[in-house]
Amino acid sequence: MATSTTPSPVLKKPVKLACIQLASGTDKGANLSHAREKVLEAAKGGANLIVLPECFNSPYGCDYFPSYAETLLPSPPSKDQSPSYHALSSMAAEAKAYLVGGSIPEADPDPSSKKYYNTSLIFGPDGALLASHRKVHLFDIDIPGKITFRESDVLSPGNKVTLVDLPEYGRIAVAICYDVRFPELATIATRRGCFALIYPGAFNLTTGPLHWRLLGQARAMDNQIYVAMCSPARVMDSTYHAYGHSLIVDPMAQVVTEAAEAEEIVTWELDGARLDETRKGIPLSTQRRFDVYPDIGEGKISFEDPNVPK
Ligand SMILES: O=C(O)CCC(=O)C(=O)O
Repeated sequence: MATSTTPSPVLKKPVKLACIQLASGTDKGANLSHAREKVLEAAKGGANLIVLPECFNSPYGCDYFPSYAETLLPSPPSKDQSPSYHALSSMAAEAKAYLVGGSIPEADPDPSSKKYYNTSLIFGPDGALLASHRKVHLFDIDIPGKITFRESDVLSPGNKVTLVDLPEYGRIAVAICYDVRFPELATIATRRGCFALIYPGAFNLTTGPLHWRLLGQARAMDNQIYVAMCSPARVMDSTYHAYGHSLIVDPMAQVVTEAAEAEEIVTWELDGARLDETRKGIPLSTQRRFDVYPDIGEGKISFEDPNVPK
């Protein structure tokens, strides 16, 4: 792999990324302690940017969202309102690493609204909250005989593109699972200077084998960017069987590391030189024809959601 000699315009220095394919159960406290062990293990292995999976502190499913939900607003919430917020903040500080805290079910601060969100919290190496992302595209699909899922029966969507600045490295984008199917988010994030798109996700045994890897590679290829997709481990005695296969894709759209189904940490060093050489070799950014089609990276794009913590 190429190593940076001069700083890349989008990634100032190499960053070691780790996706933790975590096995979670029904005990939230146990899930949080287990996540902490694994985050510290990843940091001990040199990771500076660590990612947990979607719904890592609970089982995944519409029946579980309300009972596991925590209130994150006003931010910072108290420990009673959100033990997960505080656990994630401490993990990031202990690990001295950036932490994309997978996602957790979030309860709207107004209990009478009965609104819930699927929310990712992103912390810096000092434990401070940097950003949060509420899943924008809810997972509503119906493939007869295979899988029917309607997150929108219980969840409300977020309303923004989430970009996070990591001062020593550069900018990343965070979105959740089904969000990866929408290339617009990825393209907008790339045009705003991100070096990586990070997706905590929990695909299933129908769409996982069909689309998981392909989507990671597609988003990387279209945008000439690093992509990380972090799944829960597959736990067969749970009600939702996650696909697993957490992976990291490089800007040339090669899958550089991929887990199997069991619990595992996959890591890769992201390097600015790889981004730059890909973009120099296939110079898409200077070859676009906005005289033929519109630029979706411009125009009315929402980067702030007034209802979101931070
Ligand atoms: O898009 C898919 O096939 C799966 C998405 C999903 O599992 C999710 O959004 O949680």
